[in-house]
Amino acid sequence: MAKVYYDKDINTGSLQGKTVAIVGYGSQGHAHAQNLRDSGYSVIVGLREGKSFDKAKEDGFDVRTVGEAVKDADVTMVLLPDEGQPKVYEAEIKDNLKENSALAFAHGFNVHFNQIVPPENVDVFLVAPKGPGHLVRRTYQEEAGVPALFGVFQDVSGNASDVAKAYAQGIGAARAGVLETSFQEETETDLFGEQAVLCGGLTSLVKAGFETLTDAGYQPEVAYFECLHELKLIVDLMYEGGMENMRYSISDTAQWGDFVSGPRVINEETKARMGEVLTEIQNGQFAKGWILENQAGRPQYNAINNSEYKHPITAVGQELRDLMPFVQNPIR
Ligand SMILES: NC(=O)C1=CN([C@@H]2O[C@H](COP(=O)(O)OP(=O)(O)OC[C@H]3O[C@@H](n4cnc5c(N)ncnc54)[C@H](OP(=O)(O)O)[C@@H]3O)[C@@H](O)[C@H]2O)C=CC1
Ligand SMILES: CC[C@](O)(C(C)=O)C(=O)O
Ligand SMILES: [Mg+2]
Ligand SMILES: [Mg+2]
Repeated sequence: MAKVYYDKDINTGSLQGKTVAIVGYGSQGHAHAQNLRDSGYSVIVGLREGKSFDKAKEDGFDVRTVGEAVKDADVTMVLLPDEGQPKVYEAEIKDNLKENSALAFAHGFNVHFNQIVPPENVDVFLVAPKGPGHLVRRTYQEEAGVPALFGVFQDVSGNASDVAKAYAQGIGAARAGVLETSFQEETETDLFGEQAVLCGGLTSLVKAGFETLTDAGYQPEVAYFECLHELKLIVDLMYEGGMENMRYSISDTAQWGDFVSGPRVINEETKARMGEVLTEIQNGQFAKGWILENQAGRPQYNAINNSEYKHPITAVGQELRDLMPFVQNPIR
């Protein structure tokens, strides 16, 4: 079994007394900044003026321009959107990095696909939480954590691995488990997971189920509860005790349906499509397409985003969630 590091295995000495600059204050940025601060580290935040800048200030941080934050940092963690990182790196980060400091990422995309080429005089590592930023913060506050991968791309100080582990510990990841990886493995598996299973696979599965029921004349509200709302309750059981715990809790009728009908929906053909998705990630075709889409001003991204928002599951979901006061929707 791979070595999994927990709080007790990590010596945090290599990060103690250092200044960490968190560049970006979005999903991951706010969580890393607040968790590290609560873990006792000295954190400054680097941003442009705008919504995040005001929010980080309100949250009590020392907020500076990106360049001013990087100048004083022993560790610079880049938590800007992947597609925006190369430009900000060239203009504001590269020339402000202190010699022998560390440049860090939460995803290996830009380094792995050569969009950012770090200088030779700094450590380069990643700490990639295996979960959304808002949950990185929420679980930390609940005395729990989201697991993370760490990986070293460049080790100038001889300490990069220890600093990365201490950083992962500081954001709460070592409460759940921290695992060593490479930039290549993190980048390829993360892209695959979000495309084929966690985001792309899941939304397509949910929509296909919802559409099959509503096309057959069933009520959209029933289809929403069946295919989306209940998903969390089922996944919670898998999170807590794996598929065996979910199967322990559901009826034998459901378990028989799981065995005989699940593989008719997700089958060898689906796995072959997943293989194609993985190949396009590995050979750089996906990365190239995403970079070009951004250079063109995101025409396809915006068009698909708009049409997805108009899917009937959106409106019915908003109505039903509004009637469940215990369901918090932070984006409304
Ligand atoms: N989202 C997630 O849960 C996960 C993300 N990651 C990785 O973490 C990194 C950050 O992603 P994510 O947290 O989703 O990003 P977000 O889109 O949530 O946040 C981006 C932040 O960067 C700021 N920003 C954008 N452009 C600039 C700029 N030119 N100058 C200064 N600040 C800028 C934004 O501020 P403003 O308000 O001014 O726009 C915002 O605070 C990525 O590498 C991603 O792959 C890894 C694991 C999970
Ligand atoms: C699953 C999507 C993710 O990879 C994540 C939250 O881990 C991301 O890039 O946001
Ligand atoms: Mg991920
Ligand atoms: Mg990702």
